[in-house]
Amino acid sequence: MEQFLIDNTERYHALVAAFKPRPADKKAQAGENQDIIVSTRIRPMLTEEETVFPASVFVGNSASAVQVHELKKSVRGPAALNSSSYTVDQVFGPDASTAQVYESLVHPLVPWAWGGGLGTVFSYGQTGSGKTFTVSGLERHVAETLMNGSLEGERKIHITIIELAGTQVYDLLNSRKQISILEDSLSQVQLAGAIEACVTTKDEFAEFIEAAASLRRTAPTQKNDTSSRSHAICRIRIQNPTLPSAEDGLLYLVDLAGSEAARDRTGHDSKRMAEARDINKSLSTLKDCIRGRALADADSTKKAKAYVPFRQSTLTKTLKHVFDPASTRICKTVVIACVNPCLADVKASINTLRYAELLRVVVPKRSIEYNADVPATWNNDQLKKWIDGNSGTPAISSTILAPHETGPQLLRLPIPEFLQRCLETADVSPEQAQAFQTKFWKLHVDSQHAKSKPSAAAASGESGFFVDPLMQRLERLNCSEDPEPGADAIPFKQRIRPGMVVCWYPKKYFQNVNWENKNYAMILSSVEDVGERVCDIKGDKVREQGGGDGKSGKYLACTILPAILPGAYTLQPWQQAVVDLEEVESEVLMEYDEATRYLYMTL
Ligand SMILES: Nc1ncnc2c1ncn2[C@@H]1O[C@H](COP(=O)(O)OP(=O)(O)OP(=O)(O)O)[C@@H](O)[C@H]1O
Repeated sequence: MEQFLIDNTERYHALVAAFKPRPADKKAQAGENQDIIVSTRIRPMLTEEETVFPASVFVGNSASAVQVHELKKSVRGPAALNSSSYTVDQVFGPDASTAQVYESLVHPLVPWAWGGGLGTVFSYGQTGSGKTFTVSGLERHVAETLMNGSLEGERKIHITIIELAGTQVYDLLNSRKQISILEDSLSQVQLAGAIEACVTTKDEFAEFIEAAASLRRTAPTQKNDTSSRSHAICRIRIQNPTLPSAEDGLLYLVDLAGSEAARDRTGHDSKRMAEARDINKSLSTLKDCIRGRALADADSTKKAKAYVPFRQSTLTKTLKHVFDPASTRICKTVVIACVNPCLADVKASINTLRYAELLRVVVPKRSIEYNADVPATWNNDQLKKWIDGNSGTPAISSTILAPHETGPQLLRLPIPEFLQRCLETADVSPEQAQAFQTKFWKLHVDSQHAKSKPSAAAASGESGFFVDPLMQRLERLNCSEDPEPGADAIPFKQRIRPGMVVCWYPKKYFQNVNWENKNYAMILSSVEDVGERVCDIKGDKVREQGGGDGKSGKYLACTILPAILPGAYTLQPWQQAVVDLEEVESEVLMEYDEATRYLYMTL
């Protein structure tokens, strides 16, 4: 075949020069999907290629079209041109630099992960198409953005670099030591045994990346002498020390193993053939997972039922939280389909472009009608008005929290970023920020189930429905707020009562234990009011800790601990401690959510 191409090079050039492209396919470009961008990067021809073969893959007649030409043998007559066009979200030609690719595709993911979001970049393509070249360049740019001080606030950056070869996983920051991918009891995927390096400078970052690259398993293939026959995953975990309980930002840069066309596999031994089959299978599962998650996200009503086969390969199992439709975290994904433009490799390039097209899930644009109870329908003005009226005291600045965002955009903001923005308003406490985030999120969740519930107007009696006063009171008793009218005018230490939740720094109480953090507790009774035998969490008699006159200011309380869901808490009824009002900072309002059976902070 290669000789046929060489013999017909002149004819090929003449046919390409005479080729008239069809107008861009508007239908294929319609709609948008803000969570996944599928792009193509056409690498330059290498010197050894361009001296023999012409190029066959070009940027098409729009920034999102790729034009491919093939030369076909004809049964009768001269060779013919077979042209096809593929649509992705963005195409980068051979002259585009990695810096340009970074600026357009990956740069937006860095502040997103800095704010607590989840982002993933995949480079996909045939062996020798420029995947490693692209990902290693992008890693350097990410390091620069993370470390150059341009992003606001303090963060701790941790990196892990692993390699997946078949079902084996190796730690590239620890001499290729074998590690395991495990799912813990909270369904979180853990890279058990992998080293996580804390990086503080751009150079340190680059050294780790370099060390990992040199360790990557290589074996000769027909296409590329240093071809990597494994997937490499660089995980960057971004921790915000000012929000210790918030989820960390995560950015994954994944350099996928090269997909090999069957033609390139001739001459491989059986081990290498099996290896190639495994790689192609994992890439196929990856495609199903990316598509499955995008389809699930595009239609939230079908999300719970969506099937995404992330357990079918080690690669997708490792990236479970990216694909799991049950995950509440939004993941922004960038796929870069790398293409070698050489005419001799056009079949493999077409396969790559077909794969890329399949990953595009186009979400139709819908017009949204405003509904005061549904945050997903609010524009920026409606959202700001709601924030101003519902964020408690002091009111959280709506211009800081949502300078340009609409309701749907604020719902998609990573929770740590949401909290951080709330805290930028003077005198807003972390509890108020958390409570307000929960209130906003709950309103959204309730609006999804609104059909089965009476409207807010009906519940408040505005619509003329009879509302039972006892039912109304019971509803208020789902919250730790003092139900008696005017209670909030009295300082909280003067109205301590069973069920009140307080924020407590038990430094004196846990003198010998390093428990300096803020804690929450629910008051049960004054220490003088309990039976003689009652002991606290430390095993000390409770009554003996009071002064006996009922004026000690000490109360028996049960502890409240963070639950597995972000922002949720559980009451520990039998872990009782003695709370001294001297160590209590403030009253905290918590409400019980029947659906999740957890406590959440409220305003
Ligand atoms: N945009 C580019 N500009 C210049 N050279 C490039 C570019 N992309 C790739 N190359 C060169 O092409 C060759 C193959 O690239 P690379 O090793 O990144 O391919 P790969 O897809 O990672 O291959 P494999 O799957 O076998 O690992 C390298 O010599 C690389 O330097």
